[in-house]
Parts: sequence; structure tokens; C-alpha cells
Amino acid sequence: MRESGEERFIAALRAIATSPGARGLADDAAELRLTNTTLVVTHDMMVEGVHWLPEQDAADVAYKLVAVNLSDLAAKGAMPQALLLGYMLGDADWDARFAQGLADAVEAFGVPLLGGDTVSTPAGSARSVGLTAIGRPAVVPAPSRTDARPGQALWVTGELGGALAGFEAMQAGSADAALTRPFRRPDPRIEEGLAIAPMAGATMDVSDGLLLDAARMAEASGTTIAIDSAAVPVCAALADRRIDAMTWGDDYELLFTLPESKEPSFAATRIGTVLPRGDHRLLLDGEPPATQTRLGYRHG
Ligand SMILES: Nc1ncnc2c1ncn2[C@@H]1O[C@H](COP(=O)(O)OP(=O)(O)OP(=O)(O)O)[C@@H](O)[C@H]1O
Ligand SMILES: Cc1ncc(C[n+]2csc(CCOP(=O)(O)O)c2C)c(N)n1
Ligand SMILES: [Mg+2]
Repeated sequence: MRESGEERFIAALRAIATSPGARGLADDAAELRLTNTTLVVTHDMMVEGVHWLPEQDAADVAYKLVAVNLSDLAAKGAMPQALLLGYMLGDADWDARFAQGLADAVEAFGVPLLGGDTVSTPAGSARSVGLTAIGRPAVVPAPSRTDARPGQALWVTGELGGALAGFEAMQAGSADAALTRPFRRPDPRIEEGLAIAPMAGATMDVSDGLLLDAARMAEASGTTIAIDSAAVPVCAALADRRIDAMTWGDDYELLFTLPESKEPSFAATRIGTVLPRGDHRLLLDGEPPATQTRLGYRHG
């Protein structure tokens, strides 16, 4: 697969981010070990036209910014503790709606906003927003993407494709709030992440698409991951478009491995198996995905 601009830049940063807590820039979040405690730290940005439609309600943008960052904490089994916001001013209405959505998220997730920074930008710039989220891990070390082992089963929470179905509904001008919600206001799997941390092999969230993120887990673990496509839970709206549901991304479900003898204590679906590393990182129904299949979302 051709290296994306995102992958090339992160590879260059690996030479700089050599602290063990950076986890080789190959995980959902970093681990910051202090004398008496350990924190999990993550930062995600969103950009107008890339992560949200220009006509979208800013309240939904703010809510999603919090949710996607908390999803990375959830993936490391960490309880959210604090947020820091990086904000580009818009017009007064946009700023007021953004603040409302941020208030909704702070209340919904019970996590305090501690600070941040606000800037103005030249007229006409596309807007971008960033958030740092800090969490307290249920177990130390927090589960990583590197701990998938041959013989373990692969599991995923929820359903895939809800974000794509919601995005397409929004593009079509739908006012169906329930259909568009998974795209506008995803629900990070915080409780599930805390529950699975002590039992799991590898854990991650599936922000960029199930197939790409499973391939990343396999790569980080030095294994091959085999997915049974018929087992993958797909939302009703995309029942006939399973590959789209497995590759579009933005679903923020948890992907994790467990020993064969264990089952999660919450609703999740077994979708595959971890194998010793073979010729391919990923097998879909026993075969490597066709080379033209786009496995997931990559920047650049
Ligand atoms: N600009 C950057 N500076 C330092 N580290 C970075 C930068 N961009 C990405 N990384 C690191 O690269 C790794 C992979 O990042 P990536 O964004 O793919 O993971 P993620 O946050 O789980 O995914 P998503 O952004 O889709 O939620 C992480 O360790 C992340 O901290
Ligand atoms: C307007 C609009 N068009 C397309 C998409 C789809 N999309 C953009 S980034 C991304 C992956 C996660 O991002 P990141 O890897 O930066 O965390 C996905 C699935 C969207 N959300 N909004
Ligand atoms: Mg992640």
C-alpha cells in the first residue's frame, strides 16, 4: 500500500518522540508515568470540510471533538479527567453554538474543561479545532495495540457503518436526528474500555475504518488478523454495503482481542481470530483484501 502523507509525517516524528510513553507513535494515546500516578494523554483535531460539513451545526462539531478524543481514552481503558481546547474563532453565532455543544459534552461525559487557547485567523480560512484529553487508566500499563497474540479472538462493540449512513443522510438534507446522530455525536465506549482493560490482549478504537484499524493492530502486534466479514455487525441502513461499513470510518467502536476462554462482560461481537504473522497483515474471509480495496480513511 502506498504510504500516505500522514504516515510519512508520523514516521518522521518517531525519531523525535523517543520517550517510552509515546509508544512509538503507534497507539491511540500516550502514557505519562509520574511518581505516584500514570496518565493517558491524547490529542485529536478536526477540520471543516474534512471532518465536518461546512453547513453543520457547530454544537455538533464541539460534541464530536470531545467524543472522538474520549474514544481514544476509552481505547486505553482510561477514565476521562480533563480537557484542553484549541479554538479558531468563527462568527459570533458559530462560536455560541460551539460553546453550547461543548457544554453538552462536558455534562454528558462528566469531564471538566481545564483550559486551552483561542486565536483569530485570516478571513476565509477553513476552521479547525483541537482538543487534548487526559485520563486515568484502569490498569498500568494501559492496554496497547501491540498485545494481540495468536489464538486470541477478535471482538468489536456496537455496529459499523452508522457514521457513513448518518453522513449520507446529512448530505441528502435529512432531518432524521436518530439516523444522523452516529455521525454528528458518536458515543465513546468509555465503560466498555474500562471493563475490558484488565482482561484484554490488544485494544484500540476504530476511527479510520475496521479493516485499516485491524491491519494496524496486526502490524503493531506482529500478527495476522483474520476477519469473518459475515460476522461483522453492520447497521441496518448499510446492510447491502458491508465493505463500505467496514472501511469508511468515524464509527468509534472498540476493537479488542481476548483469549478464547474469555468473553466480554458487555455487548460485543466476535468477528475474527488472531493468527501467527503470515504473508499478509489482514485476511478477510481467508483471503487478503483485493489490492484496490481502500481499507480505511487516511489523510494525504
Ligand atoms: N502531529 C503529531 N505529533 C505527534 N504525534 C502524532 C502526531 N500525529 C499523530 N501522532 C501520533 O501518531 C500515532 C497515530 O495517530 P492516529 O491519529 O492515527 O491515532 P488515533 O488518534 O488513534 O487515530 P484517530 O486520529 O483516527 O483518532 C499516535 O501515537 C499519535 O499520537
Ligand atoms: C465532511 C466529511 N467528509 C468525510 C468525513 C469522513 N472522515 C473524515 S476524517 C475520518 C477518519 C477519522 O479522522 P482522523 O483520522 O483525523 O481522526 C473520516 C471517516 C467526515 N467526517 N466529514
Ligand atoms: Mg484511536
